[in-house]
Amino acid sequence: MKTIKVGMLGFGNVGTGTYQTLEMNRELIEKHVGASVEISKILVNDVTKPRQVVTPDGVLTDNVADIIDNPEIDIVAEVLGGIEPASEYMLKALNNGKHVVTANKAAVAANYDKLFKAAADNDVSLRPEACVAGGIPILNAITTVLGANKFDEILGILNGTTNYILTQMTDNGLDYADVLKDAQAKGFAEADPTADVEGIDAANKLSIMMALAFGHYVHPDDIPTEGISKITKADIDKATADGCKIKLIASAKNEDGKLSYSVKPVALPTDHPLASVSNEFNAVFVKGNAVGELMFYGKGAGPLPTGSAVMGDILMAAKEIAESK
Ligand SMILES: NC(=O)C1=CN([C@@H]2O[C@H](COP(=O)(O)OP(=O)(O)OC[C@H]3O[C@@H](n4cnc5c(N)ncnc54)[C@H](OP(=O)(O)O)[C@@H]3O)[C@@H](O)[C@H]2O)C=CC1
Ligand SMILES: N[C@@H](CC=O)C(=O)O
Repeated sequence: MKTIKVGMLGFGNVGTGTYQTLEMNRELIEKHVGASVEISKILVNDVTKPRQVVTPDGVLTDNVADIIDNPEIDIVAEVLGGIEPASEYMLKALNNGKHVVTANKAAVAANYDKLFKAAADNDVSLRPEACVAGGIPILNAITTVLGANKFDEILGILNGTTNYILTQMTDNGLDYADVLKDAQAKGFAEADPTADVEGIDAANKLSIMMALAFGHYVHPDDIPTEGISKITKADIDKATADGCKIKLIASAKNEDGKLSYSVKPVALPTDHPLASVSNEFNAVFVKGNAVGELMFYGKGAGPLPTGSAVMGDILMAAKEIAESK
């Protein structure tokens, strides 16, 4: 059986979850692909750091050229985080004819056109499923089985860390700073959690979703964005007294080509469908002109749910390669 080799950039929360997903479900993944799949090289900062998962000798490297310039590697999975050097590495990999899978919404939202153009120019795929809402397969749904729709609206809870913080503050009266630390320990938060709590991460995700659903790219800096860092216990208590729950809501509307969009905390009545989305769970509501209203729900952050999305995109790229040979 042919072996398709994957080079992974990053072996933190998501890289580890991706590796574990392949180890856990190798037999069924390889059956779907019709070839064996091997994560043969992984880029890290420090090859000597103790890891949760032990890899065979020679897999870890601190030299990115071992992956992006390696002719044996067909697919690059980028799970480093940050806009640079991640964007530069993805562009080099695409220009070297490799398929790229990524969970890095900051890089994709900042360099959307450049990355997709490089993929098209080199006749390879760029697969960003894990960038939006962790394990929820929203991007592949929009671009494949829902592709016959014109979308009018996207609305949702797109950040697991802030939803976890708001849920724990509301339901258990916990302190903002303590819950943020807990979200970091559970592998939900960004390396710099400012992106989570200030709404920047949700704006990055909304930018990617708008580009794919509406065919219109808006830079995340141009999305009016307010996070949850100023939400106090008094705000939470007032919302509770009013029969509401505060949620960080990302929303976009497309009214006859006129777009409106924002990320901001909203007090939702407790009987609103998004009010019962708790902890690291996300929910995404989309409205298409043929299908009508749809709601997607699942874990929006964490190593294994996100690893599932990264591995799903690797599986599809590997299948494309296996079928083309
Ligand atoms: N955590 C989550 O739930 C989700 C995260 N994402 C996205 O996935 C990506 C990864 O997140 P996460 O796994 O949490 O991040 P981590 O900080 O846990 O892991 C980052 C990994 O990348 C390596 N790394 C970072 N920069 C470099 C560099 N310049 N050169 C070499 N290695 C580098 C680190 O190496 P070392 O280990 O040696 O330090 C580490 O292994 C981010 O883009 C994030 O936004 C998307 C969805 C959910
Ligand atoms: N930090 C992000 C991780 C997933 O995208 C979040 O909390 O949602």
